[in-house]
Amino acid sequence: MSPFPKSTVLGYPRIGPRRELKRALESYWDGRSTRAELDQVGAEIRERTWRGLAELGLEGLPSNTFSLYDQVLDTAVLLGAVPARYREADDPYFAMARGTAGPVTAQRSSVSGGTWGAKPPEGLAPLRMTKWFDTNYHYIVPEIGPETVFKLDAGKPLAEVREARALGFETRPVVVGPVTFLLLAGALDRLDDVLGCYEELLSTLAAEGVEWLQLDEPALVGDRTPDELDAVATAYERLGALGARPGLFVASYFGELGESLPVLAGTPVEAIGVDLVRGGVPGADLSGKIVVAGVVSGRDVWRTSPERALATLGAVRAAQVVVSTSCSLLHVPYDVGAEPDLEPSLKARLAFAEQKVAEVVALARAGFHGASPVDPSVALPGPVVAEGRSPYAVRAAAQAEHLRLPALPITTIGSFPQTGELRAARAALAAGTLPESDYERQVEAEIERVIRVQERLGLDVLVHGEPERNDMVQYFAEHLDGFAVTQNGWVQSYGSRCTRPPILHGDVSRPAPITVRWAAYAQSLTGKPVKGMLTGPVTIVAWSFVRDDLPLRDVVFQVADAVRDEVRDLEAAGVSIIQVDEPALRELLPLRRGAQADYLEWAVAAYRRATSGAGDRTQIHTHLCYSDADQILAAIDGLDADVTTIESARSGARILGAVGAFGRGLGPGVYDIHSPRVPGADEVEDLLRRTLGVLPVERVWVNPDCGLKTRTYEQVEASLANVVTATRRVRESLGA
Ligand SMILES: CN1c2c(nc(N)[nH]c2=O)NC[C@@H]1CNc1ccc(C(=O)N[C@@H](CCC(=O)N[C@@H](CCC(=O)N[C@@H](CCC(=O)O)C(=O)O)C(=O)O)C(=O)O)cc1
Ligand SMILES: N[C@@H](CCS)C(=O)O
Ligand SMILES: [Zn+2]
Repeated sequence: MSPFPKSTVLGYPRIGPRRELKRALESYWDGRSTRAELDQVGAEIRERTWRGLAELGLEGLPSNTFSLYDQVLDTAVLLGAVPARYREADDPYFAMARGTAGPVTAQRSSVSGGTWGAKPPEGLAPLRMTKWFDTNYHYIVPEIGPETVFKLDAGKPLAEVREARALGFETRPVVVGPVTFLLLAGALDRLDDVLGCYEELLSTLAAEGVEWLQLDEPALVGDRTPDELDAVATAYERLGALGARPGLFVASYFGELGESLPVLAGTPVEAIGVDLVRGGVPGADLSGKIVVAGVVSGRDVWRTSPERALATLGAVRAAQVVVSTSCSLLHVPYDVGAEPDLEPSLKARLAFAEQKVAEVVALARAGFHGASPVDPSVALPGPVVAEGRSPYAVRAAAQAEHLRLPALPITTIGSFPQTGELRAARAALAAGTLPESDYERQVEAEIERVIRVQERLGLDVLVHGEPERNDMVQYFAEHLDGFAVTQNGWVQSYGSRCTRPPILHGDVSRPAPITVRWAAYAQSLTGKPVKGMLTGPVTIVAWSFVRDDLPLRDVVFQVADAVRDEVRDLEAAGVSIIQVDEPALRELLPLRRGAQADYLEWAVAAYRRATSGAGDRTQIHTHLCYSDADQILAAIDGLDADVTTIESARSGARILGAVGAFGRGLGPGVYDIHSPRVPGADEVEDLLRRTLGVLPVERVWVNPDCGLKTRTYEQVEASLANVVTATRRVRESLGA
């Protein structure tokens, strides 16, 4: 076993500095290019990454951190956990990720294009997708049942090792570890079986001459039961006992290992990765281990304080201390250098992936001995002040009188398809080649189109479609003081989809109304109610890179005040339903139970503050998605929204029973908008009837499970037409 390199990173962005992978994927999905062309783009991104890291002076280069869609899905494929129904698809990998439209050879799928007709034959639904721990990255949930037969397919990591070697680089493959993989799949009882595959992987890599393997175990930073800790011990005792194998580097991140650390330290693994940005210097005796010390944050965009990092590194007691990032750099953009328009004083405070690698290298070269860690000097948070509206019964009566909606009101979550024309127009506006007045006319024309589509389909509560928004967070950040936005700071959210998280660097305030003119315009076009559409304070903050000199809760309260100003102005402009989305409420939940209650208290208080200015007859909606909402049901209830729309289609409607206790309006999503697949009227009807088995009809709303911006009009119109048909059938049978 060769020595561990002195510096490394746990992973790197893979979408490409100019989102080359996004374009290649969407072109392949649209049938405009071949799999070979897609693979070529992947190879170019990997080569560029390895060369770039080596040129920056990084010693330990990772491989197999590239993925065409998702690293958890890659691990499922590695272990042979491909459910039988996907095996005959044209491309089983993307069928699992995105579903298929119908007979597997007949049609191609499409995120960006409209190549699936309005009436596709029955296809395969994709596997479930959900949030990766407390990040805005989404992974594909492996589906493992008693029938799953694990069988190693090491093709991908082996190919990447060989590909790097051909370029002159020795690399350390990275794979999701067995405990995290099985916990994410809800199948820890299959540990014995998957360990057989991991053993075979280790032998295969050893035969290939691979010196180190990184097994990612972020699940170990959460609260783990004694049985789960036993699984950690079993897994790494067994893998460690293997004769010919690479060195084992178990990487934890997103928090402190806590009770998992002594367990891991008691196994034969040679190296342990610890997140020293979110966690403290390990107290356990690691003198026999290599500690890969994550002192450069992979979760923010701020420069690392060299003094603080060196002091932390110097305090770690271990056989060797390797300088690293706190997690993969997947969660930050590529390069601050690609941002010519950022204020120089702000730019000087920033480090994206490339700058963070340079920091790791500089720290490793600086040397560090025997210092003690510096305390972070963050201000203490202010008190939480709970605010509220009138009791629900009072509001509900006022709203029923004012809105006069039918039973099972049909609505959508806000966005309609973002067309290529709109994106091109926004790009031209930014480049100064399209006058603002022309852009605004285009947005108005799109709003009118969206309103007419909804009227024609027979929806009850309309939306303006959000055509003016590049993103539900970035758009607000662009209109609030205290934020900066980037031109190229893309971060992968799922598959080919990316966001440019804004940078919240100062005190936040709202200089002028943001959405009012578009909402008022939309309402002027129709007699039906149009929902105003805002993003909530927790979500705006969760999906931004946030200043680290104030407690998070104080930052969220500043944003809540700005949202409250907007709610009041919308109401004053005659908007009678206002949706304040909080899809990230669950995402910021601390991974350790001990810190969760405090977070939920202030997050709920911030939402209530943002909506507390609304009068009784103004109906407040909220929306959550990807939430695994089970853990935060009480908090969702605490938001006190008049109507809550929530993802349930992709998670099999299991949430319904749990939210049955809510005493207010509820819109469980009746179909999954993340797949291009159009749901049939029968399946929507079936879901609605099952919903009505759990919830009283007066409380049920009918809506998709998230916004429609990633779909085409063809898909949206076909899907919503089926939703309307299904709802009308149910209404008729109820005599409603
Ligand atoms: C609801 N979700 C969101 C999350 N996080 C957010 N910040 N926003 C969200 O909506 N997290 C959870 C979920 C799921 N996540 C996503 C994330 C991203 C998308 C998505 O569709 N992203 C788009 C990019 C959106 C955007 O910023 N668009 C801009 C720029 C468009 C563009 O690419 N322009 C071209 C030039 C124009 C042209 O000629 O076409 C360019 O720059 O090259 C805009 O509209 O102006 C994506 O495509 O990835 C969905 C769900
Ligand atoms: N109103 C937003 C919510 C997405 S989570 C939309 O419809 O896109
Ligand atoms: Zn959503």
